Amino acid sequence: MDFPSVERAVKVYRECASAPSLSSASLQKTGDSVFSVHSTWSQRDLERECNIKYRQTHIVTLDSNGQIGDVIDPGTNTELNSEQLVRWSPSGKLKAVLRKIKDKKGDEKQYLEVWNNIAKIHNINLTALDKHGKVYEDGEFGCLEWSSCESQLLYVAEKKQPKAVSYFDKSKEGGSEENPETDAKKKDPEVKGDQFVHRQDWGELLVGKHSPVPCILNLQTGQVTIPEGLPNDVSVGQAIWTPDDSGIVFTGWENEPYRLGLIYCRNRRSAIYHLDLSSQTCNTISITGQSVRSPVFSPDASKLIYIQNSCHGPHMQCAQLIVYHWESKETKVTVDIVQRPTEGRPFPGLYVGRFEQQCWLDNETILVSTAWRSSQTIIAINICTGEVTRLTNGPDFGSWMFCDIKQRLILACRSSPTRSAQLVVGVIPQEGDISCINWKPLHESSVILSDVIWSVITLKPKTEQGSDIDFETIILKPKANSGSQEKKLPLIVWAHGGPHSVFSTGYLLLPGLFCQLGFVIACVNYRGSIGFGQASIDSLPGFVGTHDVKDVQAAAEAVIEQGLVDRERVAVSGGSHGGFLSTHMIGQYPDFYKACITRNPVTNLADKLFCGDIPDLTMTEAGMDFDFKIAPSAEMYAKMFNCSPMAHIDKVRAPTLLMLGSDDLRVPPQQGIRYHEMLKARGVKTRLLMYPDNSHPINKVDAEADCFMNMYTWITEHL
Ligand SMILES: CSCC[C@H](NC(C)=O)C(=O)N[C@@H](C)C(=O)N[C@@H](CO)C(=O)O
Repeated sequence: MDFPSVERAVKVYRECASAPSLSSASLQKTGDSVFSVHSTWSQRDLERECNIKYRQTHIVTLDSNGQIGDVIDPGTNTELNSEQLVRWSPSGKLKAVLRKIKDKKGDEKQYLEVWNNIAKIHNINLTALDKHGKVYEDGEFGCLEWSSCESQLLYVAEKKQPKAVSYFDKSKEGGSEENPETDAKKKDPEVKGDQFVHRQDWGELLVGKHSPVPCILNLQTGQVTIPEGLPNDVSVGQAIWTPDDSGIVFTGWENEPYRLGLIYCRNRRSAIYHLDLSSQTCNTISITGQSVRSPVFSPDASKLIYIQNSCHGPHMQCAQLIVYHWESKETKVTVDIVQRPTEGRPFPGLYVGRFEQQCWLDNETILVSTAWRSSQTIIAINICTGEVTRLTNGPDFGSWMFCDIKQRLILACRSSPTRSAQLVVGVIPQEGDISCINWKPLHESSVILSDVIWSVITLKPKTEQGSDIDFETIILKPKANSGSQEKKLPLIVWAHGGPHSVFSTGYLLLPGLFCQLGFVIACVNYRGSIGFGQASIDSLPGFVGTHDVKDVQAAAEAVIEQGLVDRERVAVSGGSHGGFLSTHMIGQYPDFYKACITRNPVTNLADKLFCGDIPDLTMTEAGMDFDFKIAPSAEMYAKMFNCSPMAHIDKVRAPTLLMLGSDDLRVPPQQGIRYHEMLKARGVKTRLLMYPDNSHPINKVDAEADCFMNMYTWITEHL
């Protein structure tokens, strides 16, 4: 087949990869019926080979009826690469900024700044204060919270460790003759012999993050204090003030007996704590033996909500919404786990990482984004009744992310497989159906794939077990060819990772790129994906390598049956568990797939058990209960090997391209290297690309672009 040229592929990549992705967006009331929208975006810069960050501001006015009036784009795009966290104060008059700057010697320093509407009014060099290590800015632990009196800032940072010195460091022998006592007092505590003690961190994408503690900056004094009374052996994150600033509430993850990788894993044992700053007493609010996260107070401070799910089993699960009445301490499950959604009760349950801090429409209603089958949608939850109302469900945009709410003005971000991110505002009706929102865009999507159409098909599994659980596939096809029969197109079948994650009908860069270049794409949300009920998730552990494989195959055959695709030119792709599946497909259906492209694939669960940062996933997905002291039996190893792609290596014929991140702690590169070597030893065509300084996602701008071009040339060479 004459595929588009490499030059065309480069051009298409430059266009599609230029789409900015939203990092954060907030509303500020700047006058009667006047609001400013501040949004922070991340965009690939292929020339500078980095992701640039920039801020955009829009002005939104409400008319006399309280509906959206004007939307003004002052065109103020400002690049801001040193900002790590930004948080507006409750009054909206001040803005706190955590900034990372390299000094003249190239050393990184972190500053906490406070700006008013005229200038910077506070500037604290946190590094120089030396009260703690690096401030956390990540999505798991990070936080930056104003006290209600706007005189203090709360954040989390690495706990300061005693200085480790050598037994043989002469400068440490005894104090000075003049003042042996004062010298000893003046210095920070030092420990001999600890220079090389292994300090375990929280794994993939959280390297060097060991023991975060809450830190309080007093803006009047410029001093930072670490509260006393913290629980031992707990990593603190997501800290917020109690409504009267008398204490803090935070999520604490257990460090013992050892940490397991935290990112992409919402099943780590944790608790919600309340620390009273004056009495230094710390109590747990949540029940023990769970995985909890994202504490948020109601506007009237009467209620605290947080998310809860089991700390055993799958890494992503359907969660509960818990309401904790602050005064009475009464705790209530206000939204429970959904096992099987039905036509009558289609709500599939809650699949939420963290609430937005401003998620309250009023003291009884919260707004949250959650997976709803193959869509990301915004729902309103009445936390007294548990009633769920879906606010977004139109045919044009499949992915909606809630950003902020002020009074009844809601800010959201939406996209689809053919349209990149677009900020929209709307007014939630005071009366009647709150889902009747007239959304108004603040700008046009920067990328619109006008020659691609997308759809979602629902499939019933063919296997006897779990057959009452359906699954979905997102299909992208070139518009030019959508109805015609004369030219059959090549197909790429894509499996997502996780395995408990999901393809959402939002902007999908790689599928959109390949569709632009003449391929039909099938993104398979196989059984076990989130957003379809807990029963679907629970149906996969113990059946990885069979149920997920059969669902991917069923999706491929369903697309072929639609008549658009040349069944002799089918390729398979996927990363991580998606790589597990793509290497399974070429082993179990060796004549069906003519090429395989895979990123950081899991190829041997048995081998993976003792490498990588989440050994528990290996056992869970192989259908075994994980225990921190586990020493697997020979039978357990056999079971993990037999459900792995390596068990099918002798049948593989498809030319296979592997792309590995050298720093990947989630799926260590050895998994891909060994699979590559096994193929070479069997004379199967294979190519391995190793990306230095890249980890599990391989998302450094140069590496990502190189991956795409190698994927394109590999597939076009072999289809
Ligand atoms: C033993 S690691 C199993 C694979 C891994 N699972 C977790 C819980 O990390 C995995 O599949 N990770 C996915 C989050 C993943 O990489 N998914 C994406 C890429 O980010 C994908 O390509 O689907």
